[in-house]
Amino acid sequence: MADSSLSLPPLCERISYANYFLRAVYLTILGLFFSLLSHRIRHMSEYDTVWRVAFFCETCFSLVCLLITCLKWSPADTKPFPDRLDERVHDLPSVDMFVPTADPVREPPIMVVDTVLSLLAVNYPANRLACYVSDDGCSPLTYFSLKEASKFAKIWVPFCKKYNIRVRAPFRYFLNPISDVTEGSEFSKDWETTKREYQKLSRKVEDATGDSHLLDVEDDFEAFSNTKSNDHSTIVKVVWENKGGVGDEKEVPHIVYISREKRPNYLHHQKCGAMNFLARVSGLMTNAPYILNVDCDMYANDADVVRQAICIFLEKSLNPKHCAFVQFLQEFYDSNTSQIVVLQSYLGRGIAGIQGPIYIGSGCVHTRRVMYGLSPDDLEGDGSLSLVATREFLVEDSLARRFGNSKEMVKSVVGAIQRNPNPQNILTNSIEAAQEVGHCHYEYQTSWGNTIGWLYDSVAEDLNTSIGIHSRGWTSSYISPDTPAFLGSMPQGVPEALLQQRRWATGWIEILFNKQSPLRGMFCKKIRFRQRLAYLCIITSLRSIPELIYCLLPAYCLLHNSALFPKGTYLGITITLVGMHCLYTLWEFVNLGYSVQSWLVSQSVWRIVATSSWLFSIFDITLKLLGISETVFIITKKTVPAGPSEGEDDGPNSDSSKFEFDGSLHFLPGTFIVLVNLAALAVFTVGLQRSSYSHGRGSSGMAEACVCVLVMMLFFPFLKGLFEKGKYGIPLSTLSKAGFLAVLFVVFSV
Ligand SMILES: O=c1ccn([C@@H]2O[C@H](COP(=O)(O)OP(=O)(O)O[C@H]3O[C@H](CO)[C@@H](O)[C@H](O)[C@H]3O)[C@@H](O)[C@H]2O)c(=O)[nH]1
Ligand SMILES: [Mn+2]
Repeated sequence: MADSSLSLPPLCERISYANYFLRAVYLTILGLFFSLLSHRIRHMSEYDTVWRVAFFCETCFSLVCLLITCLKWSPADTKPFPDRLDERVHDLPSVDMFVPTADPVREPPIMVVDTVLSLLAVNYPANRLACYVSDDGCSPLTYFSLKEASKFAKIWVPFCKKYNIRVRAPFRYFLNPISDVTEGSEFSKDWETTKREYQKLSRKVEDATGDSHLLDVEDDFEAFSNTKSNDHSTIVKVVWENKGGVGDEKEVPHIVYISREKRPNYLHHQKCGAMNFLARVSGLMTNAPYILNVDCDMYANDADVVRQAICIFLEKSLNPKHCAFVQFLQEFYDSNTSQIVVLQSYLGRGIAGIQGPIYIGSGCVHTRRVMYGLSPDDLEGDGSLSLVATREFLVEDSLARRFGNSKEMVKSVVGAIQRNPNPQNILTNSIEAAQEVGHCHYEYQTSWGNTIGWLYDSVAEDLNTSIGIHSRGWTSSYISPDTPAFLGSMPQGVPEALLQQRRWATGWIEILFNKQSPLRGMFCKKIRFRQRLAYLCIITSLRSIPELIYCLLPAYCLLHNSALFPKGTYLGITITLVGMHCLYTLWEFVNLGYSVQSWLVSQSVWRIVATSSWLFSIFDITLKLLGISETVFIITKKTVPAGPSEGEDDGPNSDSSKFEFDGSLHFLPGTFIVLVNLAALAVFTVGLQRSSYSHGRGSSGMAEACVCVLVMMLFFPFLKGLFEKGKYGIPLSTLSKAGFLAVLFVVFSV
């Protein structure tokens, strides 16, 4: 398939970002931590409990710092050269593209359609692509939208390819007017027509929303009658089949709509179950060796995404046998998520420099064979199956046991593992087999979700699956191009964002307790030591406890009149430590082109997330461990992006930057922290602290008061929320609960 001449320039290059100055900074920060902790130990007996509690918290922080330093030590990523692909490879491998969606209300179908259109239009031979949409909502509206989108695709895809359009998600592309184009030119006419057609599509989808007649109009919708999202049979519909054809028709890849069977009282494993069903149906139909997985709220922002990933898989000098998946950096188009991009850029690249990036659920190209459970040891140097593995893998009985009792499925697995995919000539021929593999009980007693496919037992199926792959000794590659490859949507509004963070953190801690746990089999699995640390990094969400304590300690010290910080040189060391940490994190932001303001906001965001979402995730896990409740995947609510008719507003809406509250418990810790610190500062200012304290060295002072002010600044949105009204103000119920707790705290402290 690939041209074997190694004299040609490589298809990709690994780039190392190791930096000695930064390493010196990390070591200095660690050194400062160490000296502060050793001072605390040496003087433990001279001070009261506060000193010990502070020591506990600072030990936790220094461990997190040590962990992160280990991970950031040797950052790297991979730069692909898609322009070189055509001269090196004459027959590009097929790629199946998966888009899961789950709820037509929380995930508006027009958003799903835009994601699908951006994928259909990527720069790749259309007969090598297939797009599969899994609908866990079993919604006729989603199916209808997809059918309409497939018609528009015949205009959109050729238009993008003809004019080499960069952004191929229509809602995004049509946000901006065309510039530098002569009126009446062919391009401007095509542009107008295409835009009009897209507007028509949006309107049709909008009009169909809530239209119950959809089901009566066409027989095609019969499968959706009398269904509920949690109670229905499997539905498999080939929306569009690329049969070669002529003209524009041959430019549009296959589009398949699927919705697995759901019954109440059956475990469906949320997104993870949907991904495994997608793997099976696509295996039966096109069986491509590579799988691109994109969430429905994310679109391909660069037409070359698939080619970029394929460059890495096909570069021989990189030992393709080892690259299990290629993960792209994720960015977001609708909210200020600089803190997440910064985290991925530094920590993500750091981990990429060890054994490879962690799979983060979207914007990732997987190898089908790896998803089917292969290990690097099962392969020869040229990627073919070793003799031992052939004997182990390709016995029909054992295949049926692991992959389920469908003969067609077993055949497709054999093909995929032997790199002989044998795709169906006519997709509709596989519909029956596809329905069979969608039954609720199909996975019963098989290895799906256990050692094969996307792995169950955590709402963070991405991380869980990723550990499974790296544990078998695979590496992965990270691409973080200058033009974002994928752009996604983040929940609008603070309550939704906190809920999402809580689900993530719950999923991460869940992993600690399942059989994939990075803690288990510390020395027997093939995962590298520092990669294991990378996965352990997920427990940093447990630092919510020391963070919460540390936000309250200075206030306690002011009220109780005891010292939190050492005096003299060691106070200097503490201030230098905080200062260096701030300067370093500020540099991270500025270096990526973000403002000082966004750095300030991020400091606040992380503290708020830690003391609410992460804290509550510990409750969720405790309840799960006690068998009281199960963790659930609450789908984040997505807002429809502004369409072309709604104006040219490019950025997030003006109010979205304002901090909103609702009545949920997520806002209780923040309100409590602010009230307690306010009370402590008030007591300190009027000099009402407890005065009978006997230790001469132990009284509080300006240092503790300054930290109280710092905490208030970090929780500034809550301080503001005390005085605001409506959704921007803290609800009375939260305020009264927090007030009650704050009074108890003050009484207990003085
Ligand atoms: O039962 C379900 C639930 C969700 N989804 C899909 O999963 C995707 C992610 O859901 P979303 O609500 O957008 O969650 P996010 O927090 O944005 O998702 C992040 O976090 C998840 C793990 O918690 C990962 O699976 C995602 O890939 C990652 O982008 C969406 O396409 C959903 O349609 C399903 O298909 N079935
Ligand atoms: Mn999402």
